[in-house]
Amino acid sequence: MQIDATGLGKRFQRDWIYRGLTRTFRPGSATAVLGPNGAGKSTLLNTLSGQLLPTEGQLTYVLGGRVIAVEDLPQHLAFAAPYLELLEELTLWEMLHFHTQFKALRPGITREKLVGIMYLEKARHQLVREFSSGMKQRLKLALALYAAAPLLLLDEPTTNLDETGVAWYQEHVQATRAGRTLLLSSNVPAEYAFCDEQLLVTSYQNGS
Ligand SMILES: Nc1ncnc2c1ncn2[C@@H]1O[C@H](COP(=O)(O)OP(=O)(O)OP(=O)(O)O)[C@@H](O)[C@H]1O
Repeated sequence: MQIDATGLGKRFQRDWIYRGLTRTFRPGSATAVLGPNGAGKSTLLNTLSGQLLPTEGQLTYVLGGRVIAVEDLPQHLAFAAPYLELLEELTLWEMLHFHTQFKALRPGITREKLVGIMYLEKARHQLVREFSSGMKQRLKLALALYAAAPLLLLDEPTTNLDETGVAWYQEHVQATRAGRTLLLSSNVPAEYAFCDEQLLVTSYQNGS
């Protein structure tokens, strides 16, 4: 999916979080959205994903030569973020059933395979509520990485992951990124080292 942002700006009350952002995000590209805590990385990802309205400027989404309306964007995107909730009252297996009714998995990936990819075979019938924070993060990431969605957004993807979990993330993000438009917000070089583009949010904070 191609995203064209033109003169994009977001303001909360009187404060501009970013302003004057004009940029094209192309299929196959991986962009690291960088900046210190509170700079506006999550705000930008949420605007680009259509979950927040920009205060000014325009966003255009094009998929296979067709313009996609922002209200139809959810079916084309996968998003993993620490602040997005899982369905904690379900077991892992129930949750995979529920989730994949709305968001199909990539071709060749079944729920069974996904459980193996996450190394969560033993937790198949465990309530998600009882998962460790690292298990929950692996589940969030796997659902996004292995969703059949051309737009992939990852906010602080290695949150709660140990060293093995970070290596797991690096392997699977590489395995699933081809052809997709990937936007990744981060402060951690190990999360975004593979990205071919960087966007420093603080470069767009001179609005007034
Ligand atoms: N809904 C909101 N209403 C008012 N202000 C908000 C809202 N959401 C975020 N902000 C403010 O916007 C600024 C940017 O927040 P944001 O979460 O986008 O930063 P970030 O770069 O992702 O930070 P971090 O690295 O700490 O996750 C902060 O000052 C925050 O308080």
